[in-house]
Amino acid sequence: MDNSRVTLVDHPMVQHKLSILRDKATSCKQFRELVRELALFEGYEATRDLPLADVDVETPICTARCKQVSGKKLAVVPILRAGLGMVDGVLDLIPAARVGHLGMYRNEETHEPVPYYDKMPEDIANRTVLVVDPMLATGGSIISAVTYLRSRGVTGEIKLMVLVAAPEGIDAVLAADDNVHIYTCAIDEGLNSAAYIVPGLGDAGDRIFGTK
Ligand SMILES: O=P(O)(O)OC[C@H]1O[C@H](OP(=O)(O)OP(=O)(O)O)[C@H](O)[C@@H]1O
Ligand SMILES: O=c1cc[nH]c(=O)[nH]1
Ligand SMILES: [Mg+2]
Repeated sequence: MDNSRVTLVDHPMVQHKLSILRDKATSCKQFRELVRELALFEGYEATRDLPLADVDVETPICTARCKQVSGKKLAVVPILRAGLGMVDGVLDLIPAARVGHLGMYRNEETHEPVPYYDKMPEDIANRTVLVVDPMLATGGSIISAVTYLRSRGVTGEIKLMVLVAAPEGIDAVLAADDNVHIYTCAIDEGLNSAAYIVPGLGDAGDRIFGTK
């Protein structure tokens, strides 16, 4: 694993919230709230390297030389469905970001992603993109998302925000594209025979939307 392209968000509050997220007794309502909160905390790390520009601000006392985020505008791209649970947390941090949707689900037998929807901001090629999806298991869904974004003209680093990742999925994603950076709150042991993350937290989409 190329550690320079993976950031483990190991802040104590993040790890505490993640432990509640993993608990099978956690309610749908609380699970949804935690996914949103964790996305905000992780977004803080994922935006740490955004460029700043000097600006002069008139305070009630005098002119202050301040800094504001500059450079390319941002787009948040959730992988439906589960990625939707992270969007509002990232938008709490970056309210002006645009949102592009990518729908895909995993085929239960092959574990390959099946795309079913896409709708991007028209200027997606000119934006810094943050892909959000709570789970990085085999990596197939995120690789498909990155391939799609490249086909839409997105150049430069794509930031991939997940909450739980499997080592084999991380390796597959890093091998598929040499300009992505993965942010995750946990790197778990691996995958089971159904390609679910172990210990993981189960099916994130079902737990966010209460569909099982
Ligand atoms: O790394 P992978 O092996 O591709 O697995 C991860 C994908 O699987 C889940 O989606 P799912 O297919 O359950 O769809 P859903 O979000 O609609 O529940 C998850 O939200 C990721 O998108
Ligand atoms: O563990 C997993 C793997 C894929 N998708 C999930 O929601 N959970
Ligand atoms: Mg699911």
